[in-house]
Amino acid sequence: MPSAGIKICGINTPDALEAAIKSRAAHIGLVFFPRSPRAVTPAEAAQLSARAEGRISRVGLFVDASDTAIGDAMGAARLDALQLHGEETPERAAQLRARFGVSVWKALPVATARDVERAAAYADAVDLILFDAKTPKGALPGGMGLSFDWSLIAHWKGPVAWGLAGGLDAANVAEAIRMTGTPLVDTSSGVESAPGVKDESRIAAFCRAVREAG
Ligand SMILES: O=C(O)c1ccccc1NCC(=O)[C@H](O)[C@H](O)COP(=O)(O)O
Repeated sequence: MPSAGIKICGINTPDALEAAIKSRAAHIGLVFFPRSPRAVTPAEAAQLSARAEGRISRVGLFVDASDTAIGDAMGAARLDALQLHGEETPERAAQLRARFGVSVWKALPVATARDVERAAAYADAVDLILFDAKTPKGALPGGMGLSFDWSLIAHWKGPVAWGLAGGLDAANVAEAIRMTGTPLVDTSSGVESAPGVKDESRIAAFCRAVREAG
């Protein structure tokens, strides 16, 4: 079995970007959500994106954003994919995919089996479902270092590509892959030394752990 693909989310400095590339991650996440400690402006994203071009895929993360906000980010950062991390419906996801012509990922917050079942409704509207932990009301909708019961998505055989996020770090990612068989893992706070501060050695250790998991 090939090792799981890796996305390092919340990249906000050139050093963190280079660490993700050096460790052979497949994707970086650029967070366009002002409340996040990892948020980048379109101008900052443009610089990071230019440096990343052709070296790693760039996923822009949005929370119930307007077409204008997404268009500004797309124009600045030439994103390869949009990750929708709010309450976006399948119809909204399909509309964004048609409008911007890039892959669309939908993050689904999971606490129960019913949350996992929601994925089916997005099958025709998105390119990938990212199962992530449900966060407390009023908190950030992601990037909180919280995990969920991985048995809920163990060897998920849904109608669309998928990945796992939420509380993953170098110490637990091998177990997460073993339990779920996920083809993609996504981490943010698990490779930070403080909220919003990526740690190059933790990025390297995470990617190494994913590859060692096989
Ligand atoms: O990272 C953020 O600050 C963020 C803010 C708002 C919505 C989503 C956010 N992150 C989404 C991600 O893709 C994270 O990688 C994912 O939630 C996992 O985060 P973590 O549990 O910290 O690894």
